[in-house]
Amino acid sequence: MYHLMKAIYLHATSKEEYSILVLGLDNAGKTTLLEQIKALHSPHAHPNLNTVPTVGQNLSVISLPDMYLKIWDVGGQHSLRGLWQSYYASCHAIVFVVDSSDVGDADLAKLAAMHEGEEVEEVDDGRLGECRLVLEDVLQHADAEGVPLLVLANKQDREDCVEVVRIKEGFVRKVFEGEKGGALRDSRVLPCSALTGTGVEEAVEWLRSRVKWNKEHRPPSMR
Ligand SMILES: Nc1nc2c(ncn2[C@@H]2O[C@H](COP(=O)(O)OP(=O)(O)OP(=O)(O)O)[C@@H](O)[C@H]2O)c(=O)[nH]1
Ligand SMILES: [Mg+2]
Repeated sequence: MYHLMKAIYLHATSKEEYSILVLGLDNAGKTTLLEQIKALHSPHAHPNLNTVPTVGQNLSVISLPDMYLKIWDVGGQHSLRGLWQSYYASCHAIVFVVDSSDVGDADLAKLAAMHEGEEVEEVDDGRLGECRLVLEDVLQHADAEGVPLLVLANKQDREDCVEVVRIKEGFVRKVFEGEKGGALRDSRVLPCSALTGTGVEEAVEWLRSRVKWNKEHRPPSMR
């Protein structure tokens, strides 16, 4: 009887747990994003916005009404990117954070033309080209197959940022159209400012719904 009661109690009090992997180039705003997510979901917490470059990883678990989200923020410096792949097999969604103010002087229409093979004069695409290579590398890894992908066009509070639609057209669409990013997966591009918190809740909500939708392919653990 005790064991039955215990099993019923555990069933009633446990929740599904999903892992979210936050990736992106160094300085994109991943740790700031994690701080905002933590603060939004713990009533008395204040986000620590004085981040330093992450060497290794940060981990936080947030509790939503119907699930836990275990969020892994890993360092984006070049030398640390080799570690990312060890997280792919066990994650339920990937967030790729882009610094929308670090795209150089590029006219994105020109950039798009360039990717389509048209002759255009040399353009400075800031770190968008690097972003593209790095994201393609993530998506073509076998362990990341089918994992929902949220691209966050971060730093939308900055005057020199480019709009989300331009990140979508000049970068994300190209990744998906290219042969390396082609596999079918649930994906979305959303604007946000990790610094002010704008758009952070919407990002969490998208993740919540998509990991649930994909749970047959990537089942959660119980906690
Ligand atoms: N204006 C603005 N600055 C931001 C935003 N998000 C992050 N930053 C700033 O960008 C810098 C880098 O932020 P981090 O969150 O440490 O970047 P990261 O992606 O974790 O970097 P690594 O750990 O090196 O991979 C910090 O100075 C942040 O304050 C944003 O939405 N708007
Ligand atoms: Mg960091």
